[in-house]
Amino acid sequence: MKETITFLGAGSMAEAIIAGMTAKEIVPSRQIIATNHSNKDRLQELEHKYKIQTTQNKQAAIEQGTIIVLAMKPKDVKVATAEIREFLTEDKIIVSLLAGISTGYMEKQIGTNNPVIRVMPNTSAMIGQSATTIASGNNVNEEQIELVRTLIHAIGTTTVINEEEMDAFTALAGSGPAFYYYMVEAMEQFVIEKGLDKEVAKQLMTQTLKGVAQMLATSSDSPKTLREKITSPGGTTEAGLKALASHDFQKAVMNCLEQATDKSKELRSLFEK
Ligand SMILES: NC(=O)C1=CN([C@@H]2O[C@H](COP(=O)(O)OP(=O)(O)OC[C@H]3O[C@@H](n4cnc5c(N)ncnc54)[C@H](O)[C@@H]3O)[C@@H](O)[C@H]2O)C=CC1
Ligand SMILES: O=C(O)[C@@H]1CCC=N1
Repeated sequence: MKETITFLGAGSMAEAIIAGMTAKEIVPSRQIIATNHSNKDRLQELEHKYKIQTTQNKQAAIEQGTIIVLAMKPKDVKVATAEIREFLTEDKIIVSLLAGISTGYMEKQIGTNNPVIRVMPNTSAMIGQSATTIASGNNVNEEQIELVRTLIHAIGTTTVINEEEMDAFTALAGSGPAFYYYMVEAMEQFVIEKGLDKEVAKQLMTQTLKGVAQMLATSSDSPKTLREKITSPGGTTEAGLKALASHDFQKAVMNCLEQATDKSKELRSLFEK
């Protein structure tokens, strides 16, 4: 691919994508440029690790990029859009990773006709396993969305969605990994309490999760049926599930997703009145 990809922001998400893209060699690593707010050491770390280019000169980074990835926090969106505006030639595609912030707001802030595409990955991009959703703004044509899709495909699966669905999918898939990790953290507490071998337990928990993911992806059974097939009447699973139910586990999970979805909306409402 001939594109040059500029990352404005060099935090965890930018790194996860850079790691995935360089591993798949979707573009030569020298065609990836990263810059950030002010942390030079961080840029050097990424340059060293992934053999990409880094610079503290934002103008140069934007001018060289054909795809400009906004990878700063949503709270920095105003400053960031103001900074890039004057260096945007019409050939550049803007890709925004920012949770909550709409393409409409971006388009208005930037004030040009550049295509704006929202991309919501997750940190499993690092190993090419992100579940990424994509939604396009008003000035995007098929070719541009396909280009971004091809690029993002290097970090996992890509699904084009309507932008109205982005808040909920951000909760499910963008934040999603954190919710699974949180459950595993609780299991780790159990492992410590029981004095079990941590390495053995880690291998078992990881393989169990992998198996669950594969079953969900390939089985024609619903999650409920899959659960029921494990649950012998009067057995161990039933005892465990009863404990989860007594703590309103399903309600807690639904509330977790609801709160994450609402936060995505709230992040937007802070800027978009
Ligand atoms: N961490 C995650 O799992 C995911 C994050 N996102 C989105 O990705 C974005 C970045 O998140 P993280 O990487 O976690 O944040 P982070 O805090 O790790 O990194 C933010 C980066 O932006 C830089 N920055 C701030 N202002 C800037 C500016 N004006 N110009 C250039 N760089 C600037 C900072 O120096 C830092 O390198 C957020 O908008 C978040 O909503 C989306 C999906 C998943
Ligand atoms: O927590 C956040 O706001 C970002 C967006 C999705 C995952 N991390």
